Amino acid sequence: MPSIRAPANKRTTTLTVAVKCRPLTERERGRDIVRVNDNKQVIILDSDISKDYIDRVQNRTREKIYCFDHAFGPHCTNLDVYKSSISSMISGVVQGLNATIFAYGSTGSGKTHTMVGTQEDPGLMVLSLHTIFDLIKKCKSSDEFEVSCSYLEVYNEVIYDLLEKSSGHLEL
Ligand SMILES: Nc1ncnc2c1ncn2[C@@H]1O[C@H](COP(=O)(O)OP(=O)(O)OP(=O)(O)O)[C@@H](O)[C@H]1O
Repeated sequence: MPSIRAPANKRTTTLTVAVKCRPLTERERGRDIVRVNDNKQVIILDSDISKDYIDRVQNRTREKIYCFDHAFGPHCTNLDVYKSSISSMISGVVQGLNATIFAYGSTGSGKTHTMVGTQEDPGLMVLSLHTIFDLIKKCKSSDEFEVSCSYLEVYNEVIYDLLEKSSGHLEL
């Protein structure tokens, strides 16, 4: 059985963390305190207008800066996210390597939008599947491919099958 290795021209890394800051909803207007800088930094602005006098006169801020492998602002599409942080791992998958992309965030943070997307802005699962099937179609070897999909949600440490909503929660 041939051994499977990462493609030689691919940068191998164990973990990449990307953050996507979705546009604010109507209800959130006025709490516009997130900025993305340089495609890598997320800046949470100091929203405290009632801060201590001494902080104000000394121009002290409680602004926080967080750095990630990739950071995407509200105008970025799912395709932008896909191109810069995911597409390179898909060719490895077609060669038999394992890869996991998972979305993490609180309720309403945009996980479904990012993974599934819409007709106009297809999500990462849709874009990945298109690439996988394109690569399989173009593959000139006699290899046979078997593609299977599952779509799971982990919520409060319970696993749900989102393709079979009536299935209740799954066991580990
Ligand atoms: N990049 C985006 N552009 C436009 N709207 C977005 C974007 N990301 C999220 N939204 C909108 O924000 C709302 C919440 O997003 P979504 O349903 O994807 O969150 P979620 O993290 O999957 O939530 P839950 O955990 O409750 O299922 C939706 O109305 C969605 O359309």
